[in-house]
Amino acid sequence: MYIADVYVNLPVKSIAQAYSYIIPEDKLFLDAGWRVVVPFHGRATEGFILNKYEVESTDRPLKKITDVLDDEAWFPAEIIKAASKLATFYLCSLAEIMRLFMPGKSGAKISCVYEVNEEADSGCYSDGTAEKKILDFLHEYGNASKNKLKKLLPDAPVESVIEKMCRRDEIRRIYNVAKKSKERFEKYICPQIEITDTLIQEKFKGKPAQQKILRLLKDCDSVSLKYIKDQGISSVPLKALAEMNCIKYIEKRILRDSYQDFECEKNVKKIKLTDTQGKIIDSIRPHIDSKQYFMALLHGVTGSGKTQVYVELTKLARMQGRQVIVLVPEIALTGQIVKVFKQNFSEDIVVIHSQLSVSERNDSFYRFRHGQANIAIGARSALFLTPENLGLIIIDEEQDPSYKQDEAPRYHARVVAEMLAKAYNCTLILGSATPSLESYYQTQLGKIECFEMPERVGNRPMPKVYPVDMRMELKRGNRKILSNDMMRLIRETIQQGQQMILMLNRRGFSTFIMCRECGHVIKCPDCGLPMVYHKANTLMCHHCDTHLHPPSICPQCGSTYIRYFGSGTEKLEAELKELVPEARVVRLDRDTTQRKFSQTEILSAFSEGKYDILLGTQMVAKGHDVPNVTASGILSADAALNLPDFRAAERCFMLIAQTAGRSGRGEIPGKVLVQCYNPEHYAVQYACEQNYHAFFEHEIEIRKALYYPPFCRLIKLTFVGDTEDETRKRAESLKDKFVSYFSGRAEQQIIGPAPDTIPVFRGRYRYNLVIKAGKYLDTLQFMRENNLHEDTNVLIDIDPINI
Ligand SMILES: Nc1ncnc2c1ncn2[C@@H]1O[C@H](COP(=O)(O)OP(=O)(O)OP(=O)(O)O)[C@@H](O)[C@H]1O
Ligand SMILES: [Zn+2]
Repeated sequence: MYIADVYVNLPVKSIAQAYSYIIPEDKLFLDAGWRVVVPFHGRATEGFILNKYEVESTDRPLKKITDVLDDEAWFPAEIIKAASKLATFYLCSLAEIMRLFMPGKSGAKISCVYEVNEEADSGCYSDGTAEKKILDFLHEYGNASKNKLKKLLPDAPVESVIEKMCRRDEIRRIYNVAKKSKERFEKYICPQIEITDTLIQEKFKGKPAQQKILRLLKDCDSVSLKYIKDQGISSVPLKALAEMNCIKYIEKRILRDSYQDFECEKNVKKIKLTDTQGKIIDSIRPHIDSKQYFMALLHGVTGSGKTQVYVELTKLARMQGRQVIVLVPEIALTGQIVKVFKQNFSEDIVVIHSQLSVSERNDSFYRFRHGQANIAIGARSALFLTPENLGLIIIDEEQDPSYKQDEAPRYHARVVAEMLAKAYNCTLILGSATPSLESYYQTQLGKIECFEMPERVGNRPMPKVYPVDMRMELKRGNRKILSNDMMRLIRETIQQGQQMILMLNRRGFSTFIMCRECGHVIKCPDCGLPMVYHKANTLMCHHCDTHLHPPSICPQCGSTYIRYFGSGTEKLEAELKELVPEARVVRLDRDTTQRKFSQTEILSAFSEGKYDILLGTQMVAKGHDVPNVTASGILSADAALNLPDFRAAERCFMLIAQTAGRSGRGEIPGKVLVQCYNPEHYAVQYACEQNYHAFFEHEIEIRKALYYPPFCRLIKLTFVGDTEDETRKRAESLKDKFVSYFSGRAEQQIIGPAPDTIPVFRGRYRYNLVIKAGKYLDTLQFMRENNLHEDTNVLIDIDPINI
């Protein structure tokens, strides 16, 4: 007999293990990777098979697998291997990781109804009892759900009555398993005989409609019914042909792809690779051909032509018949790369974006799984496809924070990609103009190879970047968001018919609201963060999206001296309209891009020259390539420096360098102004020089001195509890254990406990401990021994983005 070890698809920390089930005789085809339905704690539950083995007999009281979800194994062996490693690394249950590889987190919708067991003796209930009413109802209607029975007997304890009757076997639970994704099929006809011209003319003489159908079918395998109907042919001749067995009806699965509307011109000009591009491709080619794991970082300045390198590497992998995943931070913002890939590979692409429905996602999975499309482009979720034969993963803008998922499991796409690349024996390429300190440090240690692209394509100069000291501006009496120099640059650029990008990394109008009388700041009732004023006369919490009406008097002291401070993109837009009314301005931030594809629309309108200025949050800083953009402006460039975060300088540097890099990509050199209060800060200075290496050398010394990543790994543990005291004490107690466990080991440190940035969320207190782990494996061991992986009141964040 065959046994399968099955992981149930419930992200519950306490059941993080596999359970054994018997594979029934009629389902012996089942194997590792299949999705099945199993009885689990009295319920039908979805699960996946980890492995299968044969035994002579078993005296364990094992249950049987009851149902199968798909026509094939959902998870290839490589995915199971990578997922197991990830579960260990992120200290979470395997189910949590495996769920990432299923659109909608599960494959089945399981519902339960009750039926009478006709063989049982249930004649003992007298009229009027709940039991009797339930039996009568089930007899009359065949079956009913629990909810229906509750409606039937609103005053009875239906739940416990049903429970009792099930135990006595008087009624039974019947589970209905429905697949979650609605696959769509279209009807086709295909020929069952060999169709020749003579056959059409002789045998079907005098039957023009049938002749027409046969002519359509003569040179192809199948024709859709819809097409036949569009030709004005009715169903009568079709029926006649089917009855004569000349044709048969079949169904084909239709695969939806809502990105297909974004087709673009196919006839691209042939690109001659630059020397640098050619050399890099030649160096990576043997690794792709060798089908061994290989990882490299492509460090190329903005506009150095990294995209073309990605395209060439993709061609190499495709020549080997292998599949490719290309990750970008946000698909709509990096439409550029999709466009270039579509031009090169047209039909071979699936685009995975956040606005796909579960069914569309399932269709994309299916196409990629079956090699109908072999290149997937998307945000981090595109990593969770289930390819047969993956040969290359590319992560563009690898430093982007959107690669970190901020809900459990809190994975980083770079880590997942590395595990997948190892499992599939494939090549992993990280690309960026401003790599994360972590990745660049790895290249310095020689752990991953580094390829440099120090110059722009065609020897175009890097833009000239100048800081503008806003303290001087204030002294001169200018209290506006835009400095005089910035105003001049805007006017000059527009007059010359060129375009400009303005970045202010805060959305909304005013960034906080304070009472001048008592100093009270209006905060979100849910998470305690300051509310941001938006022009539509609402206050919004940017953390949890709570909306409020702005108060006209201070809720604390009743005074009317309520003032609005700080500036966001809405205010900048208003100021621009007032100061430069002739400019055509378009704003790009979360608020202007709620609708499906609106980001793409704004960006294409801008690149077609319908606007002079694109202003927005960091969204305007990502990979856009518009040759007519000759100037960029960065406002409050160093605001990020004031945040209490060890990555503040790195973020500030990257934001300036990336935004600056959007300008001067065409014939005309770019000019960039950086408004800030700290022009002497090294992050601002090196960003203005666009000197990544100098910034890296400076920053890495600081990280080393303060013992921060990449010299250690951070782990944030958030303790959640009902009272402040109890929550803090739990954190303190774990800290004590940590200190004694690692007594005297300098490379294992722990900070805290301290209240979270959001100290109370939805009524629950939050305290953080931050571990600085020099030896991650030892720390994992410590966390496991203290059962943190099973504790639902501790949130674990490995490599947190914010601490
Ligand atoms: N070999 C080449 N010959 C001519 N033009 C090229 C070549 N390679 C790339 N380009 C062009 O150079 C421009 C910049 O390339 P690309 O957008 O790939 O830069 P990038 O390195 O990705 O920059 P960023 O980091 O700013 O996104 C593009 O317009 C691209 O078409
Ligand atoms: Zn909130």
